[in-house]
Amino acid sequence: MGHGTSRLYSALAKTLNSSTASQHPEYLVSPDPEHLEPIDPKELLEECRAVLHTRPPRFQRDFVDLRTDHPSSHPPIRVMQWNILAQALGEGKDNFVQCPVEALKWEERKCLILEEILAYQPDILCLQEVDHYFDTFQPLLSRLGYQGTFFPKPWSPCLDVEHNNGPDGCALFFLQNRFKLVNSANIRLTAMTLKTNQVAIAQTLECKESSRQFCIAVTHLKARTGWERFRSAQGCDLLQNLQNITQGAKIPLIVCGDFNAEPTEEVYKHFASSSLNLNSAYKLLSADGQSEPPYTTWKIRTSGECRHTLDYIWYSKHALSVRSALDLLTEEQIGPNRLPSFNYPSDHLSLVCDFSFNEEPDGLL
Ligand SMILES: NC(=O)C1=CN([C@@H]2O[C@H](COP(=O)(O)OP(=O)(O)OC[C@H]3O[C@@H](n4cnc5c(N)ncnc54)[C@H](OP(=O)(O)O)[C@@H]3O)[C@@H](O)[C@H]2O)C=CC1
Ligand SMILES: [Mg+2]
Repeated sequence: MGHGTSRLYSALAKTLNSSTASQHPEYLVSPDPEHLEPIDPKELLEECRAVLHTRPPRFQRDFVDLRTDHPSSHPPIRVMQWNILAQALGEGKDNFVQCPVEALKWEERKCLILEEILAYQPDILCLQEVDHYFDTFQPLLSRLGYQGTFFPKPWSPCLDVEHNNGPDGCALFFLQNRFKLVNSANIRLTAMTLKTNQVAIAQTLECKESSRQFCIAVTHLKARTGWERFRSAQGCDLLQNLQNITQGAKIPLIVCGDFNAEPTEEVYKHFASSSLNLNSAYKLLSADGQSEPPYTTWKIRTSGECRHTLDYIWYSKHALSVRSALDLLTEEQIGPNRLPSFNYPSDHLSLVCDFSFNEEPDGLL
């Protein structure tokens, strides 16, 4: 083991230990300056693979080329949307009855999550159900060159779970060598003027290569059946906030989220018909470009099998093009016990797209 790898191992081991540590609210503790030393992504990946050596290999997923007529002289912007499954919810509340408890062990599941991020190396990472921000993702991802923001839910259900690691929330990371932060807003969503337990982060970034600005937002809407109108109201509030932040759709926009809503729901229709002129990127994987994938989450609870399309990457369809999108796992890869599993760390699949600015915006955004 080389010098670099030993240093890395100790960095990873530190985050492993911190999660198992003590009564202290570790999630409130800022990382020490040692964590700021850069990490080579390849070396961290090797460390993760060493921790995961008894697990089955990662599933192969390919990028589907969606190249349009729009030429681009700048490197694409790779965006990852992922509900990573809060550790406290996975172990304490979600009731994944077919998932062995050993598959949920944080020390290993953390490495599966990192492996997925390192495999695709997104420029921007939009996460939900993050309950290990301060002790894991912020220190490690900052050393990989990301700048992170975390906005916890005001009353996270994680806090009801014994030995929790703090509240879960949304997190947004971007690569500092590619973007400059222009503006950042933490939004507590309202529904019918009432404050709710759901949040969003919206940031305006400027691309260092092209000097073009765009807005990136991440959210996680209220879960469960019976809450469709509530989700719809939260979606309207988010759209209103994004109207303001994008100066009335002048700034191109990407919105990532676990909307907890199928495409048939009202909140989906609000986003699809908004004056922000948004399209859902993963529709482009379908033959006609009009259909969402058959699932983005697939699990078995005590109530039975839950296979749904709930996660989306919306984008300004006139200002941006989707150059490629990562295909989903097949039913065969997911396997009979569904997700999460020894192979895959969350009940939601990651969505990854490469975007480019259209060279000649037609003024409609
Ligand atoms: N202490 C207090 O005063 C308060 C406490 N709370 C706590 O928060 C909880 C509700 O918070 P809220 O933000 O509205 O949560 P949500 O209803 O939005 O769901 C919370 C999480 O539960 C997961 N989930 C969805 N469906 C199920 C299911 N059938 N079984 C198990 N888990 C599921 C969701 O995951 P996914 O998105 O992946 O589907 C989500 O991450 C309350 O039950 C309470 O525990 C809330 C308010 C006040
Ligand atoms: Mg969940």
